[in-house]
Amino acid sequence: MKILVDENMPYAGDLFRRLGEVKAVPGRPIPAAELADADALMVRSVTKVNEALLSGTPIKFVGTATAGTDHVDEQWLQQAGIGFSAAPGCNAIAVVEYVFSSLMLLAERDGFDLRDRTVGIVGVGNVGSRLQVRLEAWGVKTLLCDPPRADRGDDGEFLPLEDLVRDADVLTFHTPLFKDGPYKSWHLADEEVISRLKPGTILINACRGPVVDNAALLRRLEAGQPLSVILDVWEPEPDLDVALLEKVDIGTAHIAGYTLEGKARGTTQVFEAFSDFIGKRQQVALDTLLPAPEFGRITLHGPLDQSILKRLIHLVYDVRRDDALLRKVAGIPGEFDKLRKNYLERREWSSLYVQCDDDQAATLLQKLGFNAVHHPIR
Ligand SMILES: NC(=O)C1=CN([C@@H]2O[C@H](COP(=O)(O)OP(=O)(O)OC[C@H]3O[C@@H](n4cnc5c(N)ncnc54)[C@H](O)[C@@H]3O)[C@@H](O)[C@H]2O)C=CC1
Ligand SMILES: O=C(O)C(=O)[C@H](O)COP(=O)(O)O
Repeated sequence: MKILVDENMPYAGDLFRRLGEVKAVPGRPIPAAELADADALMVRSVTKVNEALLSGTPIKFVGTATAGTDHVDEQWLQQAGIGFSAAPGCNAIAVVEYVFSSLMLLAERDGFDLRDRTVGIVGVGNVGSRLQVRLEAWGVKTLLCDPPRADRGDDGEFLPLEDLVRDADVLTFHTPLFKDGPYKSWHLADEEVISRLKPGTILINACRGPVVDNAALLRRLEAGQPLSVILDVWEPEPDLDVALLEKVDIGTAHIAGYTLEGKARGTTQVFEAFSDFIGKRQQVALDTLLPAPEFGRITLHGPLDQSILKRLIHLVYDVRRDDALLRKVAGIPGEFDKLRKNYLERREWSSLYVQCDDDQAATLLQKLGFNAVHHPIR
């Protein structure tokens, strides 16, 4: 059995080799000749998976090691009898930590306490709900918008987008990209929505570029609308508008989900799904794959305040490094994808063991996702 895997899928070789012959290939585009004799295809978000790619090939299963699935024509796969699995939630923690890293940066730069701000979360799924939990653990008020969940009658107070636009100081988007249908999210933040944002609002898009109308956003910023903007995703990718990048406060190359843990979870989730599909069910413990982190252990004296939390967060991951890397190469063909391919190792907060002599600091850090313990420190 021949299994094609995207070359940007850590641990894929080691895992899929247990099931067959593995060939690592570029994802944008997948070399058509490799598909001619392959049985399974494991992709990332850069590969459009549809009839044009797979018709006439022997592919029987497609896995995407991503949360988003807008690059996959699931309906066609189903009618073609091709098995499919995504990796829901695999990188949700990474995106949450990206958002925190960015907000802590702006809080320090602009001199505000995040706990005095209200954060509007649009899309309260794997990312949005984890973001809500961590923000609330830190004492930040959140407002939630998720029409599909509201329509399903899920617990929680779900508000219309207009309410978040009116009342939130931070508006952060975490929806899938739906180009049409009842929950269309294409240009959810269109020119009208953007123009209604309060002065000083922080606008974040870490889901899919076209959820925010990039041309309209640039027009509003050029017209002097006072916003802070954090964009991890762009319309279009990889050829983002450099003029927009120059106007945003933080701009990165679609890497919000790129922790080692997030990528490893993505790979293991599709590996487990494929092993199940072929009737050779296998499970993988994530910690058997991951190396020791660069910073493994730290001691913290006294209580936790925003400045200390900011330093802890940025010890594990400081978004400025990715912002600087993108600004250096933006506009040069091929460089956006190169940044993503050669992404520097990044870990999740849980990789940092924090020994605290303050009981409350330890409890709070645990709630925020650090591996914290309360222990007297000599
Ligand atoms: N920048 C990056 O590296 C990453 C980006 N993503 C993107 O973020 C999206 C969200 O990720 P997850 O939370 O894991 O997905 P998820 O599927 O768990 O949650 C999405 C939520 O959005 C809600 N939703 C759908 N349409 C909506 C609309 N029109 N308005 C408001 N809410 C709506 C859904 O009901 C659901 O609760 C993914 O679909 C993916 O496109 C995900 C991971 C990494
Ligand atoms: O999981 C998703 O959805 C994402 O957006 C991924 O983080 C994107 O990573 P690639 O699949 O494009 O490497």
